[in-house]
Amino acid sequence: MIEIKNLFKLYGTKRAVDNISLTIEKGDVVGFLGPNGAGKTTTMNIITGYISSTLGTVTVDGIDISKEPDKVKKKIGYLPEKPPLYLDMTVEEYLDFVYEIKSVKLPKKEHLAEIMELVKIDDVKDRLIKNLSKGYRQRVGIAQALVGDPEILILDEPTVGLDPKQIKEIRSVIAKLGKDRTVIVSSHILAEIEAICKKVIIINRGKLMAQGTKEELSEKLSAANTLSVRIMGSLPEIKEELMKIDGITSAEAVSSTENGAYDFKVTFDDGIDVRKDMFFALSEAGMPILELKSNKLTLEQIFLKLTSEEAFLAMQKKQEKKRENAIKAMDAAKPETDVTAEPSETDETEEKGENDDDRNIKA
Ligand SMILES: Nc1ncnc2c1ncn2[C@@H]1O[C@H](COP(=O)(O)OP(=O)(O)OP(=O)(O)O)[C@@H](O)[C@H]1O
Repeated sequence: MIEIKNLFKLYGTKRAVDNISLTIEKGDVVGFLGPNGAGKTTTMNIITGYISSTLGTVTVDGIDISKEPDKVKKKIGYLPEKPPLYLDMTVEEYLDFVYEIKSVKLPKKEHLAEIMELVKIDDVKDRLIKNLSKGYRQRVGIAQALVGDPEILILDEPTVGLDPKQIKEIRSVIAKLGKDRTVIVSSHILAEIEAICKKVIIINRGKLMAQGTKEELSEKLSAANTLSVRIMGSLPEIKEELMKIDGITSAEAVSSTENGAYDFKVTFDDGIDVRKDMFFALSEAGMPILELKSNKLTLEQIFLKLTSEEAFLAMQKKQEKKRENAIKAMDAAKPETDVTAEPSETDETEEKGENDDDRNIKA
């Protein structure tokens, strides 16, 4: 399990990662989705121990990356955005080299052969990397991440710059790898994440905007408990019929559409499915339903909604409020000032910066 707690990365005054906390369970195939510059690479570089955080912790199976980086690195295979390939080596020489620098203990010949078969590069193992196509180079990049058989794979934009056929092939390699490993894939392309990942983490300008399965996000972000329905009939009568149905709390006409039909936004009580009753009631009243849709969002709509300026400002406001409340709570908990007293536990916690907010970041 990977646990990220209150993670920050500052470059000067810029918050590349801005108070991100999340958990990735063992075996999850997770997509890191965000527009360019959202902070995906920075977060991944911190998880892999490639760069340090400004504040916050990352633990893998309870081991802190900043305290025991070598232990954590052994658990992670990383494909950076630009794979670290030595172009003048053959594929096999390169994997042999990676095996040595990672000090892997598994039987070399079998281990490397297994990897080459898995990512389908055994047919080019004697070719110089510089003579390979981009798709094959990317597979070699994935192969180097697999050396040492890490339980976690982190792939930064694994299909960027590939043609559609190569993209398909790399996706199927990733799907295979995700069967018995935790895989984190970053991308700014929605279709990529949708095709590969079961769970999605959306980040924007360093902030975690949402996480969950596609369905969970849709559920959370959709206009809850509403239906859009197009009904034929007279407006006041439709409204009257709708309001007679058990569970419906409001019915507002939003526009008149085809001849004699109206679009309604219908709101109903939590946990009640009013569609069947609505169908029978309106049918009996001679008011046919021409269209009916629940207001669930697609992943694309969710992405656009969460990466908008308004969403960013709303999240910023929420975090500021949380921070103010945390400071107020701490002030309220502080004992009366006593110059002769020993430092209290509260003071120690403050110095360590262990509270759930970003008050230590001044930028
Ligand atoms: N070494 C650095 N020095 C200064 N700013 C940096 C550095 N690395 C990243 N940044 C900035 O931090 C922000 C997040 O960058 P990051 O590369 O993590 O984003 P990303 O989501 O991976 O985007 P992309 O898909 O374009 O790679 C960007 O605004 C970037 O310019």
